[in-house]
Amino acid sequence: MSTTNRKQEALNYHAKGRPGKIQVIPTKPTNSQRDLTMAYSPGVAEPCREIAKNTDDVYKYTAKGNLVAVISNGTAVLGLGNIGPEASKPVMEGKGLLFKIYADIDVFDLELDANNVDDFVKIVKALEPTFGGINLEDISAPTCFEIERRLKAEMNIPVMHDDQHGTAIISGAALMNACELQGKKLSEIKLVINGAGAAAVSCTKMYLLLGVKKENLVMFDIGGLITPERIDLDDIRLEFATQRKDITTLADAMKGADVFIGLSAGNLVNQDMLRSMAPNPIVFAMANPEPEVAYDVAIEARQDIIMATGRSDYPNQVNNVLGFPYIFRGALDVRATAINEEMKLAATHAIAELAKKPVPEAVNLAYNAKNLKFGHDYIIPKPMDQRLITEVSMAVAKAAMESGVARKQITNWDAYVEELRTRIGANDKLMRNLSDKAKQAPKRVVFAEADNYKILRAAQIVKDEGIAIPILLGNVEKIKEIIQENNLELGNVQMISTLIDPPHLEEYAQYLYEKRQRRGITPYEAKKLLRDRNYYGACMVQFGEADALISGLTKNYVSTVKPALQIIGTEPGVSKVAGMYMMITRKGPLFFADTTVNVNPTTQDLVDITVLVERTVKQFNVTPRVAVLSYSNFGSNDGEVPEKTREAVSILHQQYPDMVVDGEMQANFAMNSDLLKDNFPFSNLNGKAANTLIFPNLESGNIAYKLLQEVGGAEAVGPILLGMKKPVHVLQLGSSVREIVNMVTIAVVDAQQKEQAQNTADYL
Ligand SMILES: NC(=O)C1=CN([C@@H]2O[C@H](COP(=O)(O)OP(=O)(O)OC[C@H]3O[C@@H](n4cnc5c(N)ncnc54)[C@H](OP(=O)(O)O)[C@@H]3O)[C@@H](O)[C@H]2O)C=CC1
Ligand SMILES: CC(=O)C(=O)O
Ligand SMILES: [Mg+2]
Repeated sequence: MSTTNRKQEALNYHAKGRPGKIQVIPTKPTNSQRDLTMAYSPGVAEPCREIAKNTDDVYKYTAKGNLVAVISNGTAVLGLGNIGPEASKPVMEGKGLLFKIYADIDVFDLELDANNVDDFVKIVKALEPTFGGINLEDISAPTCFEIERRLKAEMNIPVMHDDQHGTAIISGAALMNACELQGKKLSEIKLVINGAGAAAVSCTKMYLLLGVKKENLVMFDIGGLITPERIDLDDIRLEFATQRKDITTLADAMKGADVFIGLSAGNLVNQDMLRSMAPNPIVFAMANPEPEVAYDVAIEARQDIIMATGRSDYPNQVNNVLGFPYIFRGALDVRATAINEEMKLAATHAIAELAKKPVPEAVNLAYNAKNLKFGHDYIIPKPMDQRLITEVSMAVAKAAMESGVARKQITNWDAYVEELRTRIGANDKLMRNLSDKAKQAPKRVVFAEADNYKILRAAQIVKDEGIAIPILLGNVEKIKEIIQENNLELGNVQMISTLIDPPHLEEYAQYLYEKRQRRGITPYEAKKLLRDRNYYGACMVQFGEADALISGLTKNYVSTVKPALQIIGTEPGVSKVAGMYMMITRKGPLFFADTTVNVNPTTQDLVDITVLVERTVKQFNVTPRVAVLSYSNFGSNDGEVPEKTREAVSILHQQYPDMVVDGEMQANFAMNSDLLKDNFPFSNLNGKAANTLIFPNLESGNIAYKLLQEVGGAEAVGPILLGMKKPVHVLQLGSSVREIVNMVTIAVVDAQQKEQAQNTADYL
């Protein structure tokens, strides 16, 4: 994209629709007169009175505890310089947006027309009743140091100048990891630091804490090398003055240096300077938006370089966005009075360690990457890594408690982790529980479409995580090619081509022939059918050569399910299989059925589907509350659908008196316990919203789950095939790697449960 187009696109992004990037959204109901009497006069007087009696109650009755002020005077906006408070507003709104999406912290951005320290401090101090924390941003040095020092001393809520400490935390983590990868010791590296402002001074102090030696670094500002002889500098910068007499310019300093840290302005470093650095150099060109040297320019100059910038469009984004949301999250959650050195160091180590852990597939997908791994192009985590909130915020909160600045103690860390995940909509607790369960006894899963990158990637993940033992069916040559091209490590996994003399062919063909001989299958045709991997895979499961079958990524549903039904069949007592989706929503999991198989279920089909679904939900350790849905509520309408759903509920009530099920009802009553209680107090959903929805037909089930997925942002796991004698699970056409991994996990848990049921039956 040309520079002009990019500029226009950025301007349009900010101007289109409602100008700017943020808005305020009420958190309480405002639909009725009654709601408004609570939200405003007279109801609002009650919390006012309570807070007047006990100031601390402001955290109980208002948003203060989750509200951070992002405050700037626009004197050092990114690397754009002193462009004034109004011009800084897009950046401050941007910080607010990042606080919200990454850590669910609400932000008011405040751009102050206040350049001297006294004015600035006076205004910010007066804001203490409103905010739970203060994030200072883009205020130039040296005033920023004095402003932060005074505010920290005079305020009783956490205050942090992000450009100083956010950047120090992130670049400290990145430096530790880069040194490890380049085989350098922090105590020995020679550093050139370009910039002597807010970020540079604070980052340098952090590096000293991490083990860098002061005598091994030199610092430059716009006036050149910082030396004791300079008379234009304050003590803060003179602290980093070098005694070296052999250098004057940046080019001199770069010769033989191990590390270049840029926190100054764009395009100040050239390729010759980079070539003059020591072997395996580390370059963090962090000026925004233009780094001191462009990423491409740097990696063209040196192959042995570890190169990072502050930008999101290249590998290794060393940017304080990895820090400030989570540091404040941890600090707010223990109501810390400050953000101290212990908390900053804890965050630094948590970020550095996270980079060394296996990268979740969701992160690979978000960055269109195939296999992110700790290394030259991945020295710190990616901003979209949802593990940051748990790892960093938890480390910060713990450090606050241990260092005595927490006014609130967290005692249940597991619950805290769940709370953090829920905040960012990553409440996949159920899926994680299932994954843990699968790992306790991994099963052999045969993949019928293994000559496909997504399947192989999923096979790699489930193998590495100990969820399953994959068996790969397909063109073995092609499978090996894909494995090699993508650096997958599946070399020792069993691979079978159904076309080239596969094992047990005679046995499987004989079985298929015997089962289908009265349906037109000859011995020859049975053998021919087994070339189809869905037939062969189903036979493997039937004969115990595999524990579960996964297929359907590239074929339609029927061509996958039909062979499984012919070879394996349904479990005893079940005449029809059904399909269920587990919808992972912000409010927790919901189960939808039948979304896949039965086009227009009869009353008895609805009963059977409900029984299958209810049992499966229980197997997932969730207590099912089932609503049988219609467009009618408890007899309010006549017609085919209300009548069959009403009748199904009546049968369920008679035959399964312990089942929590009700209907027929409309979806809004099923999902809203207040509505249900107010209007149908007799309903036996126990005063709670339903979590399991039985739809009257395939259209409604299918439409509902797809709408929730697309508009409601829910993740759909499924279709989970219910009622098969042995585990066969069918992927949605074009499923993502994550969806395939989820289905394999379900298949393994299904296999475990079927095995357990079989063992119990054998024992009895
Ligand atoms: N990646 C990240 O996460 C972050 C990046 N940054 C970036 O770092 C830069 C500095 O920010 P910040 O510290 O807040 O701003 P400051 O204004 O406090 O500091 C800027 C510093 O850069 C120096 N400088 C400017 N031009 C040159 C030059 N040509 N040669 C040498 N030094 C120069 C200034 O020198 P003097 O003191 O003489 O004026 C000053 O010391 C910005 O580009 C900003 O975007 C900042 C925070 C986080
Ligand atoms: C990232 C940031 O805070 C800056 O460039 O100023
Ligand atoms: Mg900044």
